[in-house]
Amino acid sequence: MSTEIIGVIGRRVWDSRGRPTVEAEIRLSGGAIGRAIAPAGASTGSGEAVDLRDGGDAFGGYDVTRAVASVNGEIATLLKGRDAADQAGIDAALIALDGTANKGRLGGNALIATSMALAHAAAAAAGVPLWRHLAQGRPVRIPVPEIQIFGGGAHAARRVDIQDFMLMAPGAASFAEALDWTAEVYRATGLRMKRAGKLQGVADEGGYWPAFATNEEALDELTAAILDAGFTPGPDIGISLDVAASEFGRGGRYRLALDDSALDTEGMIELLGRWLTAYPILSIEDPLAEDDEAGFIAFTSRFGRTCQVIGDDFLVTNAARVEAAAAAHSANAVLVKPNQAGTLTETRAALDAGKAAGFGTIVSARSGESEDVTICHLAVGWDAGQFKVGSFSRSERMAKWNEMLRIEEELGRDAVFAGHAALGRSA
Ligand SMILES: C=C(OP(=O)(O)O)C(=O)O
Ligand SMILES: [Mg+2]
Repeated sequence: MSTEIIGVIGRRVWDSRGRPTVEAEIRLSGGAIGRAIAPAGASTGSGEAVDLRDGGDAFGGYDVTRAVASVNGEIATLLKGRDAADQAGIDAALIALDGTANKGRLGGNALIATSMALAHAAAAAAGVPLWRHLAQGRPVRIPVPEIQIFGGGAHAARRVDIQDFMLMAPGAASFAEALDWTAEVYRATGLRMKRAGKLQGVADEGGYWPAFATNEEALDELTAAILDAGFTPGPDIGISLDVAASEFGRGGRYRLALDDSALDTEGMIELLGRWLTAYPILSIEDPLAEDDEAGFIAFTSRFGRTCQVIGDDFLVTNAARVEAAAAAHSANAVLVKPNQAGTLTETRAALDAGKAAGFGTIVSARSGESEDVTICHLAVGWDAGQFKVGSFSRSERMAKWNEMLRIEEELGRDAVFAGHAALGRSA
């Protein structure tokens, strides 16, 4: 089927936080169509591609008129007549067309929607699911999910300091079983909160909105819920945290609102170290702020052999930063978010840099999402090994978990669950 691009459409659609976002649609001469929607973060790293928003509009600067116009204007002109199968060539042309270091002229949101729509169009033209198109015959695994139980930080009006209290079940036999186990803990958690009169609704990614007095209370409740659901907390099913420390730390000072404490880097590392001793924690993301490389190095050297240490705001899906982190031993895993990079080619490069360094690699959604399931296909097709989407109970998240179940079913007896080996550990 011919893969010449004959149409490029930018469209204003809506995300899960009630904010406008960008959809790109690419039409090929052979009849194939690819479509993708840009997500949006709330706790963003300063090194991310710019999510271009209008200034001074009725939505308080949330609108995407300019980013949609980028797709319908300059990007459409650039792409028409080109071959959709040339993902790397077109991504390079998009980067050059934007011409800025942070994709702030055309908008990282316009570029990532286009780049992902292009991959969908090429896969549709080839008549295969996107994950298979991306794998190009290489072996793949079904990733271990990181599933949120409590949301905090920037996703729950700072009700607790820590942004994500998640569950990981690398000991499950399959993705389907990992979801089964986690759903049982999720429901057990809800029951505990209801009984204690602490059920207050859900946070941005669908986890319970926690009415807790301390961060430790969330850890206690999660550990108790794992037990309530009939599991033994430990390596097979345990806790994963996204501290998102850039939200409350800068210049080596960390201000935890719940504990009413101001900690320096060493104090922050000691606090997390106490949690690692007291709770079944398998993975910690952004334990220190994005500007605290020395803190990341100290934390990874102390705990990286037994705990996964993920850089998100710290590495912003940037291959050069991942390579530098590998050289400095400042993390042992990288979170991969396509819209932090701005094109699929750059996203893939960051993931490949992580793999080359022996890092764990986690393809991740953003806190502002839609029904778009592209990241499921990236996680499988690029064999990331881990996958972070948020919680149950919000359909933009369930769309991804359910798509992954379909992919696992499609692979049938060939499906390999990534399991324990997928987690990053320092040598
Ligand atoms: C998914 C996250 O949140 P956001 O999209 O707000 O950055 C994260 O910090 O890992
Ligand atoms: Mg994060």
